Amino acid sequence: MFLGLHDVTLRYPGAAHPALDGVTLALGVGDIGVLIGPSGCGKTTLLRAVAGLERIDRGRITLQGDVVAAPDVHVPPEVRRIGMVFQDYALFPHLTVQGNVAFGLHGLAADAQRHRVAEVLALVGLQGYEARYPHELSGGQQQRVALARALAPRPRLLLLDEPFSNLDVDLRERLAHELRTILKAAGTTALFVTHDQLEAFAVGDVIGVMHEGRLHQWDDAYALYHRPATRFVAEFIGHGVFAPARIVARDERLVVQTPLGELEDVAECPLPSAFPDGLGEVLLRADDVVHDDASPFKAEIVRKAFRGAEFLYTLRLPDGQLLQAHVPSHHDHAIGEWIGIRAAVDHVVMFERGAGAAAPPAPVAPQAPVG
Ligand SMILES: Nc1ncnc2c1ncn2[C@@H]1O[C@H](COP(=O)(O)OP(=O)(O)OP(=O)(O)O)[C@@H](O)[C@H]1O
Repeated sequence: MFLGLHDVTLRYPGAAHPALDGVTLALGVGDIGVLIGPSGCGKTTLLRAVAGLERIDRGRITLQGDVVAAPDVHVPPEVRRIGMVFQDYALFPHLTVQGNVAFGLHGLAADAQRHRVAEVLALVGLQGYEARYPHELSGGQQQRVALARALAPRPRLLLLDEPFSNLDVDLRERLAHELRTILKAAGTTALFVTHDQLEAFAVGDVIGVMHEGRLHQWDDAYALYHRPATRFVAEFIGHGVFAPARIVARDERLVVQTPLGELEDVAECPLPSAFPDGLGEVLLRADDVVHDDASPFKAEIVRKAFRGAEFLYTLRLPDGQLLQAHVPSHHDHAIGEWIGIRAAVDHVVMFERGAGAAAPPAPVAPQAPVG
């Protein structure tokens, strides 16, 4: 483990709730961790605590096995050797790219500085830009200079706080992929904060979902999507809704009864005993609901959003239950129209009925008997 947080808790003076509440995570060497969550959930505070810009009230933070933060330990930021990139590029406007990138290389001789600057500029795809000033660069180029500047002194760990949020969507997505390539080429261990799921999936080896100061899950993208640990994670990652459901055992098989009929042969289905009377709420994601004219289940289109290759339809069943469905965009139906739909669920994700965002993790699956 390269970076470790154990039970890290931090409360700003006078605040009613802690900004970080018992956060535990581990990041391996060379890995990229991403923190996502709604505004105010504590992502920036977590980065600031790791950087040494905030003191923690409980728990500990370790870097390469050394405790750098605990209630009675506070290693100053400059000693931690951590690089940071923020959303405002914070380049020095009166310095050239060379001057900006060399800023943290004071200890090196002039020749060595020039060599290292050229090396990191090549890494971020800006070789030959040494003599330019920040105002002569695009936003994306400025942010790559900021990244080069942070990488130049070979930090032990790089922290990035929404570095692309001032850029337009297309550029953001491209830079997210580039960033991953650059960090992997440099072998840099990094912790990246974003509120954009696609960016998180594009950049991260491991992704943490935060809510109200708590880390709900620290896992890879596949697990977050298919095995969300809490209801909050299930709702936050991807589009979907919860619908009432009941798990029953029939002929030694597990069947999940839902408003879209019975789900059979589903992977990782909890046992009926996991819920009172087997009753719970099943997650039906937009990808799990398929448009099928032959299906006996009909739903009314109440909203639609064009997403290029597909529409995200919001649908209402006759009993009022709302669902969402991704439908290929050549199926252009009107609002108010009724269309046939069926469920195509691979993994059953179920929580207790009426459980709120703070609900505990779902029962551990799978226990389904082999049919
Ligand atoms: N210096 C501060 N003093 C007091 N409270 C603060 C301070 N900084 C942040 N907070 C509070 O701590 C909580 C976490 O804030 P933080 O900035 O870490 O959230 P965030 O997830 O990074 O949000 P965003 O995505 O909007 O940047 C919020 O309730 C915020 O209002």
